[in-house]
Amino acid sequence: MTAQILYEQIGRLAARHQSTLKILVLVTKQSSFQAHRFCGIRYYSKMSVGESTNAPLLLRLVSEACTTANTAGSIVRKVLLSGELGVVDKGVNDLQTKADRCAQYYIVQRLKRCFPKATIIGEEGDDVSENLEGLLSPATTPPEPLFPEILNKSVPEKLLSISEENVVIWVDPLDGTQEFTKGLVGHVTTLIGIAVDARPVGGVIHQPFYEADGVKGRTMYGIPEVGHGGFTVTPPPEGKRIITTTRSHSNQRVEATLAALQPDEILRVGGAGHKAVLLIEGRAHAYVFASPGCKKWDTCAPEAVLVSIGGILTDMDGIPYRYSKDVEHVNQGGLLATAPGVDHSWYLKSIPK
Ligand SMILES: Nc1ncnc2c1ncn2[C@@H]1O[C@H](COP(=O)(O)O)[C@@H](O)[C@H]1OP(=O)(O)O
Ligand SMILES: [Mg+2]
Ligand SMILES: [Mg+2]
Ligand SMILES: [Mg+2]
Repeated sequence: MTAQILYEQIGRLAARHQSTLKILVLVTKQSSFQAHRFCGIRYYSKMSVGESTNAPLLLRLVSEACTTANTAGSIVRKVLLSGELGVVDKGVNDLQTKADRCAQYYIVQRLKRCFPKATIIGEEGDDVSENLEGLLSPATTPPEPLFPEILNKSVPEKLLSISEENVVIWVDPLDGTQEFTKGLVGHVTTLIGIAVDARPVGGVIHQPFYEADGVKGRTMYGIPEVGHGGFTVTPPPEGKRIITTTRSHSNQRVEATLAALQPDEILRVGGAGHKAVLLIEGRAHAYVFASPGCKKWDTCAPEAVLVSIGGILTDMDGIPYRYSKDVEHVNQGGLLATAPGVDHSWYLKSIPK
């Protein structure tokens, strides 16, 4: 019996007979399957990659983050379809919806189960607890890793000795909330950044509403010095300067900085993850935001993905951000990110003090 057939039969049995749970657990201990309750819902899956392979920790983290972000994206879509967004304002111009809360609850619970010794910091705080009934199903939690190739990548010596206790995972369950509430769903991403020794070592950017060939959602990952996947790097057009910046959090300083850089075009879009995607795909040369506002969960994953393809992300003085667990959450020094091949130092020189 192949693993897939066994999986499907377990799923069917489970649906028919509530009482088979104990027997199934015994079966699954011998194969790589497990039956478990997740957030009050019982379902059956293969051991997640966080638990089941001998691949280096860094690769298991990124692999698990990809699959987790992908499922979180389907939760975001389902909440939108339900039409009940449950919007609250956490401060000034700082929205949170039921989709932010549900996606964060799912991501944090799942990563905690796979990597219990890592520190996980989510934008929506530690108190989020949501009922995911109706938002999760075996179909949205596929048993196989999303990118099986990740687990076979070779990792430099210095990244082989990472211990789980030293890992900090920065979670932005829904980046671009402001735009999400306005129906601009193309600006939304789910971000999972992985840091060790205060620096990003892996990142996942998932776009829940991207659609190609009938497949919903796109997941992109980057592991500096190891590799990237889920997208094709495209250089931005030569002889032009296209800058992307905030759509909903601008101020005088942001505008004065943009004016000083004399761009040919300004793309005002929502979300830090979305703007990083514009750099990755060559639609902008630089992401410039001369103001506090973004937090560590906004920039950890984008920085890892950008660095994995030769891009750079710093504050407005060129200083890299640090991502240790006790760091201040707000990126006080603003944000300057450049696409691969773009001269980061030119922007640093040209930004007025
Ligand atoms: N003033 C702010 N208050 C709250 N969040 C902010 C602020 N500025 C930026 N952000 C976060 O950084 C992201 C990128 O900023 P912008 O879209 O303005 O370019 C936002 O989508 C938001 O993340 P989130 O949507 O996850 O709360
Ligand atoms: Mg927010
Ligand atoms: Mg965000
Ligand atoms: Mg968010």
